[in-house]
Amino acid sequence: MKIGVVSFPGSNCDHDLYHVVKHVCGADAQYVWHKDRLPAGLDAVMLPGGFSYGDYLRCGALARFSPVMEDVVGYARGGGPVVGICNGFQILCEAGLLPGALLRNASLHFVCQDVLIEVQGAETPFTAGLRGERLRVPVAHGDGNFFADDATLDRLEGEGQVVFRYVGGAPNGSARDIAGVAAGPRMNVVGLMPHPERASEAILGSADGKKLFESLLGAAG
Ligand SMILES: NC(=O)CC[C@H](N)C(=O)O
Repeated sequence: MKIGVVSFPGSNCDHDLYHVVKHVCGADAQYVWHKDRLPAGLDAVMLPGGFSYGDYLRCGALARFSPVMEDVVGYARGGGPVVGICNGFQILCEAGLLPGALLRNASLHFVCQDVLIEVQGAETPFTAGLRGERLRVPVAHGDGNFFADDATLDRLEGEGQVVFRYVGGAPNGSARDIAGVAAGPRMNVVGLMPHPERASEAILGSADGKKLFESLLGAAG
């Protein structure tokens, strides 16, 4: 199994993701620089968290034009598993691979805390067999307030595209407490604001996030 972890200028969770995929889960991880093409034969692509391009203009709005994104869009449209975490989620929304947008947090403050999320919606490569599971994972963002108009939200719920919801209220004002969504021909594109890669080892306080990577690696393998 070969997992590509894309690094943009300003990514700061690419090493954490690489570590979890390679050293915690034992899969083959490789970095992909945002100016390069996606290597052939990847089983999944991950866009990490961080502050790509310093969050200038809007989070993810510039990274979406990075050269590698042309390949990421093609890979996703072809059914390849793509996961975006936090800034990666923002980039996937900006690229049009996921619906909705991430607005400034309702509090106008950066939030950094553990949250509980529940896996819902359709099965995705990242959540196979996990529906109903509650996971304790941290959030750390300034722009995680998921927004879409009511008709779109109804459609997302109806199609099973809401795959993660905050339990006990969203820390950022997200519509309908949505923490993550999926899209694509096989629900193969998944984005979420919380950071499962920061909660994949017991020494970090929670290993719940590892379940998502294990799901992905099982599906990818
Ligand atoms: N941890 C992250 O990826 C942060 C994403 C983005 N820079 C924000 O503050 O919303």
